[in-house]
Amino acid sequence: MVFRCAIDAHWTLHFASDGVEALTGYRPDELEGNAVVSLEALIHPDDRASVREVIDEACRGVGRYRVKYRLQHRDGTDRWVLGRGAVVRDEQGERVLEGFIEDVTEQLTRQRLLADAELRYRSIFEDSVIGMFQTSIDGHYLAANRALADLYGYDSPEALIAGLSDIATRLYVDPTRREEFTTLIREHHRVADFESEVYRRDGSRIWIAENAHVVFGPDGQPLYYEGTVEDVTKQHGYRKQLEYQATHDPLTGLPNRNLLQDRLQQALRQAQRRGSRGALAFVDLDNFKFVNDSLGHGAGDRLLVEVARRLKASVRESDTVARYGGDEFVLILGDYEGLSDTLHILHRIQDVVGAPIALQGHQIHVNCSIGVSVFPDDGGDLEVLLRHADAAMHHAKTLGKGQFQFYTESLNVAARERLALDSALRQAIEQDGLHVVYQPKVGAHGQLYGFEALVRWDSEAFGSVSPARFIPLAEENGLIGHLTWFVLRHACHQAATWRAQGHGHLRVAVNISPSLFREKDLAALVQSVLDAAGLPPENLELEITEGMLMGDVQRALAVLKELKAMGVFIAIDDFGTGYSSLAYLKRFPIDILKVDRSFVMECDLGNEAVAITRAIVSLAHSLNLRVVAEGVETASQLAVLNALGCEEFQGYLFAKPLPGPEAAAFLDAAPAA
Ligand SMILES: Nc1nc2c(ncn2[C@@H]2O[C@@H]3COP(=O)(O)O[C@H]4[C@@H](O)[C@H](n5cnc6c(=O)[nH]c(N)nc65)O[C@@H]4COP(=O)(O)O[C@H]3[C@H]2O)c(=O)[nH]1
Repeated sequence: MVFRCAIDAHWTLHFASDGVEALTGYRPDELEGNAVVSLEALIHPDDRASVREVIDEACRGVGRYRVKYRLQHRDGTDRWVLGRGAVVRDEQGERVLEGFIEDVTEQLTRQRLLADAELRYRSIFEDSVIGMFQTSIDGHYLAANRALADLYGYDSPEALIAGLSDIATRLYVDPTRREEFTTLIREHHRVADFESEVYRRDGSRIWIAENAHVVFGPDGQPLYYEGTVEDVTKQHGYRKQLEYQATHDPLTGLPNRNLLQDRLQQALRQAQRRGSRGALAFVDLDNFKFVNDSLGHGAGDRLLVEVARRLKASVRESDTVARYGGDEFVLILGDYEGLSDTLHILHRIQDVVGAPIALQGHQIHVNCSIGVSVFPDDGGDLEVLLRHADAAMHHAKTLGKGQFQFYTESLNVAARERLALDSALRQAIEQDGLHVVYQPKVGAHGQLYGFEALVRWDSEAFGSVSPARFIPLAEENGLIGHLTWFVLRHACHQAATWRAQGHGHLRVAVNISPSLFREKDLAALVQSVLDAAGLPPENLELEITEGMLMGDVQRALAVLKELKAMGVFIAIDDFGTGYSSLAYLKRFPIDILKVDRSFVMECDLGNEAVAITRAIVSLAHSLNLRVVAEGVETASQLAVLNALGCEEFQGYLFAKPLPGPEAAAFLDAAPAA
């Protein structure tokens, strides 16, 4: 709006351009000469005094003014305007005001919004609990907030900006970190979760994660970096811990298989680079199982820890000692300097491992068998080298305890066969390729008391495989559970059939491996098989070996009592070959003792076997146990055993283990018990 007005009491308008209507709602002709709706009357009452002051001042002095104020519209609303004017003389020579009035409402609103926003963002920056910063491209702080000052241990953001003059050298523990930061930001214009270890003001260290980006100027040049910083010391600690757990054996603290893989790759690369050789040694403790079984898992664990310590102490710092499995360790001996060097280390390992270890007041001796593969000659990766070292170790075991053996091609063939046997057994168990035979247990006059169920495997590839060969394999590869439940199901079913045919007194005996015996719910599992077959528990006998009673004694006792309470009979198999003591026999709820075949075989030869057998029988009788002699092959053995007081006999003299139908025929022909 362009205007001219008198310099009178109310600034009466002489002229107003059309623009006045948009500003005030009045047409020019309504205002011109109007002493009531004057320019002053149009000004917001609150602004009138200040406007007058400015204009009066101009009239008295320089003659020009510039002032912001509100105009009141006819409709009651306000407009912010910028008034600019000058004192001029009109045609009559009178002093008048002439000028422009411009609507600046929008402009002012925008400015106010901007100021509000600035205020709000400033408080987000200042009050945030996350550390925030702006730094120059060359590594100096431009701004930092309170949280960042706290994080780095400074009293205030100003103290931080002054104190941390050079980020690269004063902040990061690893001085190359700043360079990595700037490289990343140069390439991607931002960094995300950039983790570094930094010094706090007092010299302590924390881990931080930075998220930052470049701020560019209008000309596209980078102005500064800005971003956030979080303290991730705790998370970093957890992650380190998890990494450690994923790569180390919790019991011994040795590297586990995962880390072994890494270390071997390093050793292989090094050997390649230097054109040198290294050795991978697979170490297996020979009598660990015995310690575990006889002294319990706690003692077994302590033994492993001690062996781990000794192994580590007998190799160089640069070599790796890893725990591979239960009682198996793998050593990587880098920088192999010829055969004699390695032999020297292997002898040393056997000496230190074989030295007595004090456990629960006993001096325990453990031997180890070692298999060695040499890299890169015997293989280029962990799997092959381990397989070869494992094959060599198995061969060492067959040579007797405490031996070591280097891998040769012929061992590989044997190992492959073992693997093939393993997978064939797996298949046989899955596809019902096993069957059960029954060997009668009779009295001195041929009366039948029951049968022992024995598993048989006729393999397409391997022919008829002896249980003495595949049972230990099943124990090793974890198939023993499936195998036992298979035999137990068949045996119970068979016994239930015989029972239904009027032979309610027969007992069927099933072998239970020591490892299974440690299952928590063994008794419940047996009960469920009995229920499924509809067989009363008194028709079932479980044969366990003495070793089983020597492990975790409390657990063994608890499980046995549970089985006994169910009404199942318990027999100790192969008695006399293990480590049983009278004390154990007295504590356990056992019904039957089976004299091992090795004594039976010689009991009629007049040597010490008969004395031992006599002692076993009288011991058993003093504990009210029934005695079964197994492996009776001749009439003279039978005569001696009968005279000694054995109640039951089992062996080829009476019958070999028989398939179901033949066992039924035997049953029909036997005299009544
Ligand atoms: N020389 C000779 N041998 C006789 C005579 N009478 C019986 N035998 C054999 O002696 C073994 C007796 O079984 P064991 O001591 O429990 O010894 C068993 C047992 O420890 C294990 N085994 C067999 N079947 C099973 C099973 O189903 N489960 C488990 N866990 N182990 C089983 O395998 C071992 C060997 O079993 P088998 O080869 O069936 O061998 C059987 C049987 O065939 C005899 O007069 N002379």
